[in-house]
Amino acid sequence: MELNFYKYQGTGNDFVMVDNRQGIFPKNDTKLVNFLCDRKFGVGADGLILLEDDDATDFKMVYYNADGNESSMCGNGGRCLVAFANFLNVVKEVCTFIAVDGLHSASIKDGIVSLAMQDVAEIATFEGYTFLNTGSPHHVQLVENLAALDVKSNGAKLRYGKYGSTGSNINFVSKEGDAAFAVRTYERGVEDETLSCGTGVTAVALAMHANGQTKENKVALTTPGGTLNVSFEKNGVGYKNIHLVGPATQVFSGLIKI
Ligand SMILES: N[C@@H](CCC[C@H](N)C(=O)O)C(=O)O
Repeated sequence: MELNFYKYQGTGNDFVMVDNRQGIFPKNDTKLVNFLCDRKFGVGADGLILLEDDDATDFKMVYYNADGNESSMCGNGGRCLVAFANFLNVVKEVCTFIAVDGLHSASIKDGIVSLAMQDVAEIATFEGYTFLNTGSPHHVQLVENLAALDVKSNGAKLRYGKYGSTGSNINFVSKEGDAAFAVRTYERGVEDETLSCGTGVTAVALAMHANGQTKENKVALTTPGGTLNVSFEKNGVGYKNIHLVGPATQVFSGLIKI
């Protein structure tokens, strides 16, 4: 059998996209998702996303990490899926969709996608790091020499050591200006550094604001794959009206034997 796929990237976080409105994709086939995301044997990606019909919104997002397992929210994946839905003529410039963490609204113009994220009610600050959930769990830690850091081994140590079997994504951060931070992320489910993580940079922006590292409500986050912007409003001890903004691009499409 051959599967029709599309490949997208959002600041270098890349995804295999499948239009599953006909329900053709075997959703419990972990090995198949892992194969499609494999960079040597398959298409190659950090994750795979299904676009499905939904009764109450424009479409449904089903997200899998490269390891083949369905996981929590993917911010860059959500942005790329909006671009894919726009390409398929499922939506025009403004849309809503349902994902594993709830309802999202989004807009797309000139290849830039603005995605509304869930409100964040709780931010836990510890000695040397912050932990919060922006749709996916994130450890946020300021470091001295971000460029030289071995993100894979340091991230893996924290991901498995500190957070047990559920794990967490791990973000290493350096302050670059009043409202600018550089971020490198170790992603759970990819088990490596990715070029960018949308829920990760969202977590960094909120953590840096909560910890007094920035007073601004719009923050630029530079990842190895490009720059994203996150805007937000304080809401008691948490945050609301959180938007993740950046480019989302179709790279290629094709047919793969499965
Ligand atoms: N790349 C994503 C995060 C995807 C989910 C993550 N790997 C997890 O399992 O928690 C993003 O852009 O947010």
